[in-house]
Formats: sequence, C-alpha cells, structure tokens
Amino acid sequence: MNQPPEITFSGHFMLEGRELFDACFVMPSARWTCLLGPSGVGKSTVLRLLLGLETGGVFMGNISSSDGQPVAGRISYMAQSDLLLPWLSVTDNLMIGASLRGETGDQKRAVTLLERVGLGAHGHKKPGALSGGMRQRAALARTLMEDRPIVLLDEPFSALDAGTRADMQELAAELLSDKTVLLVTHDPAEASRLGDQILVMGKTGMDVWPAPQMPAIRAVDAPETLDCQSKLLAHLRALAA
Ligand SMILES: Nc1ncnc2c1ncn2[C@@H]1O[C@H](COP(=O)(O)OP(=O)(O)OP(=O)(O)O)[C@@H](O)[C@H]1O
Repeated sequence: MNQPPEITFSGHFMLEGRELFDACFVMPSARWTCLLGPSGVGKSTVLRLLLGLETGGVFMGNISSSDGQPVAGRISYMAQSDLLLPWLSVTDNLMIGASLRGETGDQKRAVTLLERVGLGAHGHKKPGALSGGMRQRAALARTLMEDRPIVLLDEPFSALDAGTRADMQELAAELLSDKTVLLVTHDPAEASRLGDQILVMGKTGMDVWPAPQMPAIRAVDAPETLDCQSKLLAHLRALAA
C-alpha cells in the first residue's frame, strides 16, 4: 500500500460567538496520534472538522494533506456512538460501506475481523442482541473493514472491560500500522501504550506531551509506559481542576 498522507490541522474554532479552541498540529504519516483533554474542550469537533461534517460552529483555518489530496472522503471513522444499523445483522453492518458504494463486500474479511474482535459466533445477530462492549467491538471491526489511509477513532475502547480493551488496542495497533491514525481518548494509559505522538488539548491551546521513547505499541507494564501514564494523568487532573 502507498504511504498514507501526513495531515496538518491549523486554525481556530468559534462556537456561539466565542473561541472554543485554537489548535495547530501535524498527524505524521503511518503513525498514531493520541488526543486527550477535558470534556467539552473540542476533541470530537476536531474529528468532525477533519471529516468535513457539520459542527454547529465556525472554523477558520486550514486542513491539508502532504499529498495535496482532500482529507475528507478517505477517512475511516469510528464515532463515540456505535452507529450500527439495528435492522442489519452484525456481519451486514460490517459490509455496509461496500454496500453503500455498490460494491460486493469482502464477506471473508468480515468474518475474519469478527473472529479477531471475539464476535465470531455473533455475526448473524442484530446489534440489539449485543452488550454495549460487544457493540463497540462490532463498530471497531466495521472501522477496520474500511481500507482507508486515514483513521479517526473517538474513544473506541471506552465500553470494554480491561482485558478486552488491552486485546483490542493490540489488534487495532496491528491492523492500522500502515495508516495515519488520530485516536481521541480519556485514558492516559491508552495514550501511553499507543501514541507515537501525544497531544493534550486544553482551554489555552494544544500541546505536545512527551510520548515514551520506545516504539508503540508498548507493554502495559513497561516502566516507560507507566511513567508516561502517571505524569499524563497528573497533568490532566491539573488541567481539569
Ligand atoms: N452540533 C453541535 N452544535 C452546537 N454545539 C456543539 C455541537 N457539537 C458539540 N457542541 C459543543 O461543542 C463543544 C465541544 O464538544 P466536543 O464534543 O467537541 O468536546 P469533546 O472534547 O470531544 O468532549 P468529550 O470529551 O466530553 O467527548 C461542547 O461545548 C459541545 O456542547
């Protein structure tokens, strides 16, 4: 596959007549950027701006890619809500992208992905028959189905138990290693494991937080992971105070 683009985001966002954020950052090609910050600071809005979706506010700035091609339109996106279609089976939900494009979906890949997220026995069920964590894994599998160069993930592991969360982080790291990824998370442990770059968004702007020196994905109990996690947590608590 071709090298995915580097994305540059720069500008400020106005909501109801006041500035919500002023942010400038680069998402390096084929790397994971993790974005953290207090609730309501505008993290999901950044994703919606990258996607070219309605935000309810006004953005003044520029979003560009290193290959000069438009950013919106070549993104695979996992929203906070799972957005599974309740009338389709889980397998058909994974195939929805291909179906909407009028393509024959890759059923074999859908089955493999469902197995990888631990839902191999549940593909025939409707989303309503799944638990919250199972639905989130189905949504993750649907996101992984789309072979797009840019991937935006909005708290994709938030509903998972601790063990499954670690498993899914490892699966996503493996399957998205050749994509330009932006992950929004509230979990400093997750950012410390997965982030090649860690960004912290606060009321005064966006800062780069030092990620552990060792390459991602990092062991949960590596001293570098734990050190980054504890310092990042302290920083986030101070920001929210
Ligand atoms: N469609 C919309 N119309 C108007 N205001 C909106 C809209 N979507 C979000 N907002 C507001 O924009 C602000 C930023 O919301 P956003 O969801 O980007 O924050 P966030 O940092 O992702 O929060 P959280 O961590 O709680 O998910 C909030 O004040 C929110 O109420």
